[in-house]
Amino acid sequence: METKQSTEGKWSHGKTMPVKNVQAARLRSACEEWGFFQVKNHEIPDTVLENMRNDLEHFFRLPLDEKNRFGQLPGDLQGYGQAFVESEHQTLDWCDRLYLVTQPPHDREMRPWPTTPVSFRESIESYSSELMRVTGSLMAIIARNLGVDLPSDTYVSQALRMTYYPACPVAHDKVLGISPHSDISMLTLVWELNMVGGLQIKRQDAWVPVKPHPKALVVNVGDFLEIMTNGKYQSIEHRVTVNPHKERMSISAFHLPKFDMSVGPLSEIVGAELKKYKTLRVDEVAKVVFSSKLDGKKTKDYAMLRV
Ligand SMILES: O=C(O)CCC(=O)C(=O)O
Ligand SMILES: [Fe+2]
Repeated sequence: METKQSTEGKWSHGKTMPVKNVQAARLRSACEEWGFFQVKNHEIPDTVLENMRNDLEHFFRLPLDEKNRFGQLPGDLQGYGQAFVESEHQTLDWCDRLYLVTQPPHDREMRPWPTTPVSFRESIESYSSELMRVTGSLMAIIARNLGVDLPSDTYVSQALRMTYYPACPVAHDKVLGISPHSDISMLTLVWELNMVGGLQIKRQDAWVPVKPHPKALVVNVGDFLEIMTNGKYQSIEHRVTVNPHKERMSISAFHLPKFDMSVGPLSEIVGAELKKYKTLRVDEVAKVVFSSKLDGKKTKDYAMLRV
């Protein structure tokens, strides 16, 4: 289903398509025109999704002390952490998060991986592998559409950001679930796992709500894909609003190039045009972006990725 709506309060489904047999042409127009689409998740076994949902809900409901056993350490990005207040004037991000580097396996640091509930690590592992597989299929089609040979190095890293947005009864314009930003990734696959809305994408200067779909994952084009395509595909700016009555949970799976790789516009795509972006190491960019509050800035502008 495709609906284009750009007024507050209406829902957009963007483009929803099955992963198997994704039509290359539909994927191309979704990437070129929207920077956003939805893929059906029916290829991911129900048990993998159910286990992940149950364990994550269980984890977020644990007492704070228990969650803090897996808390972020100073200077580290991984683990459980709460949004914090830097100044009275900032827009608050109304959420708790668990952030973990999940792929490739040898890049994992296990300390912040929760052991309560006991099955959680296994659930994360299975969910992570399934999403890698789906991302691999999507990237293969994207590469074909672009007519480039994308080495698999460009999407071997994965990090999961699991977010809990409590209901916010005093919702006003100073509170957002997540401030506007674009993702520093090739593709981000978002699962709105308890079916509560709040995610909005920016399209033609308007915020368009994305309706959670029980059988779909939201896919965002990220900044690295924009950079590699020299702007042919644009990353999508998005934000999350708070809900006065309902809590919300989501998992964002960021797929990135290998951390020690340098990424810049691909010469096959740039051709005779001017390069619009710098070539930078992935881990350097990720460090700047993940350790800072973006607060309304597009990541690629923030990280000064433009030439
Ligand atoms: O919660 C969501 O739907 C999206 C979260 C998000 O944009 C992010 O984690 O980067
Ligand atoms: Fe995001």
